[in-house]
Amino acid sequence: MLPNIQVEEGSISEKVIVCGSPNRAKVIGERLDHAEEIAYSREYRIINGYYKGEKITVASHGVGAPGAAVCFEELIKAGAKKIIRVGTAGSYTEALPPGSLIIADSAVRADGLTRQLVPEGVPAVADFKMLLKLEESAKKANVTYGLGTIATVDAFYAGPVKIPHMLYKESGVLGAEMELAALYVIARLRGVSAVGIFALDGYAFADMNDYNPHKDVVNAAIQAEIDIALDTFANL
Ligand SMILES: O=P(O)(O)O[C@H]1O[C@H](CO)[C@@H](O)[C@H]1O
Ligand SMILES: O=c1cc[nH]c(=O)[nH]1
Repeated sequence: MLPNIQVEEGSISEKVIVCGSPNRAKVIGERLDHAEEIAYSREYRIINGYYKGEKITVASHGVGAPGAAVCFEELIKAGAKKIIRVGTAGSYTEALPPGSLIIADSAVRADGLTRQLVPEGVPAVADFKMLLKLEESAKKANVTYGLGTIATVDAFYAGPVKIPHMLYKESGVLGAEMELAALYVIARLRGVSAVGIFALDGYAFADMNDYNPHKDVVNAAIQAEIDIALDTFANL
C-alpha cells in the first residue's frame, strides 16, 4: 500500500491523467465507463475506469510541486507509465487569451522541489512521442492552442519579492502554473513518459487577488483539454 496516495502497487492503469483539483478528477472520472474511486487520501483522489475500452486512471495531485511530486512518485510505483497533466495556467500573451490552451513541450524549473532532485541545467521536458499524439488530438478538436514552454513557479500570490513573470514572458515562455516541471523531471528520472496541457484561466502577471477561474470560457477549455487527453490515450 503506497503511504500517501493509499493505493496498492499494480492497482492502477499504466495510463494516468493527473490534475490539481480533486473536483476536476471527479469530473474526468465521470467521462469513464465503470468508474470507481479507489482512494481519496489527503488531496489525492484516485479513480479507475475505461475510455473506449482502455483502462485509465485519474488522480488529483493538489497545488504545488512538493505535494504533487509525492503523488507522481507513488503513481509511478503503483504502475503509471504514461501520464498526462490536464491543468490550468495563467497566460503570458494576448495571443493566447483565457479559454485557449497551451501544450507544454517544456517547463521552466522555477520551483524549489526539482532543485532537491536533480542539478541545475537538467531540463524539464515532455515525452516527444506523447507530445506529438497530444497535438494530433488537439488539432482534431479544433481548439486554439500554443505549443511551447510553461513556467512552473511556487508562489501563487506575490509578496514584496515579485514573481519574475515578465522576465519569463520576455524569454518566450507562454504561461505559468505550479507543478509541471516536477512531473517532467520525475518522469524522466523514473523512466516513464509525461506531457501536459493547460486551459488558460487569465493572465499570470495580473493581480491574483482578482483571480477567478470559474468562468464559462475556462470551463469550456477544461472540457476541451479533457477530451484531448482522453483521445490521446485512446490512440496511444
Ligand atoms: O489546474 P490545476 O491542476 O489546478 O493547477 C493550477 O491551478 C492551481 C492554482 O490555482 C495550481 O495547482 C496550478 O498549477
Ligand atoms: O498557477 C496558476 C494557475 C492558473 N492560473 C494562474 O495564473 N496561475
